[in-house]
Amino acid sequence: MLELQQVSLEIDGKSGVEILKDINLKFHEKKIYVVTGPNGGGKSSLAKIIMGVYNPTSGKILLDGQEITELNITERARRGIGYAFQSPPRFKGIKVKELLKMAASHNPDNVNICDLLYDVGLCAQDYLNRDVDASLSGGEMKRIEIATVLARNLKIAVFDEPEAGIDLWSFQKLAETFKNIHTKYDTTIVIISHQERIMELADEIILMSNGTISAQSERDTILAGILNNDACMCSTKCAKGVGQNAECVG
Ligand SMILES: Nc1ncnc2c1ncn2[C@@H]1O[C@H](COP(=O)(O)OP(=O)(O)OP(=O)(O)O)[C@@H](O)[C@H]1O
Repeated sequence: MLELQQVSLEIDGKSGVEILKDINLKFHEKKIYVVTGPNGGGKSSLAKIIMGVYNPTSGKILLDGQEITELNITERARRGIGYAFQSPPRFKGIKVKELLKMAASHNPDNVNICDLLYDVGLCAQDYLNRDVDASLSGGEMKRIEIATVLARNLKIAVFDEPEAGIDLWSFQKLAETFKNIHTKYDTTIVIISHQERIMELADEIILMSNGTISAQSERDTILAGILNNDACMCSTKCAKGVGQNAECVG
């Protein structure tokens, strides 16, 4: 469905330094992918490349076989690629129901905003008329943002560290929410996360380090590698399995 072919990225101001190097990835319909790996490994940059925030320096991006490499964020959104922020934006003077109606505006007859709230674990009666402002907790805001992503009926939705800024209790609920939407919606979900609980939701886990894919496989294989102390997450193959870093050398 979405395919990255030999995608590389150099950022202005870091000219000559590739922050993504020769990435080859295929994302299939209705699957959950979790992208994980050490800080600075390139996960958010990969998300931004998929979204169209950045265009690759070289390589190709295909959606359903059509090249979208040069399309910007708005054009990709029109084709069904969407993004949820690390810290969701809050809007002054807008109610939850208005935000969801706006998100569903291209498809108003097929989206029931009460069902959407239910799907993300919020009671419509309690939340439809709440203001989208600081009165909502981090966990509530995150759920409402996920509801807006669902309302858009996307082909592929990218969530960058959805666990950021929410407490443990809300986090458990958030993981359940992803599980529920995976069974009910066809949207392919790409989640950037460091959390084992989120990785457990994945069909496939993608490990990134030093701007490359150091491993990609079905969940249990990769999780076993990550949870094994001997495994590391760097790009160069070594005797310890997944890769090699400073601690592995020697
Ligand atoms: N706009 C930019 N300008 C310069 N360097 C950048 C830019 N965006 C990312 N980088 C660099 O690219 C590398 C990868 O960053 P990225 O944010 O993709 O990593 P990450 O894996 O998401 O990290 P984290 O887990 O800390 O969020 C880092 O070294 C970062 O400093």
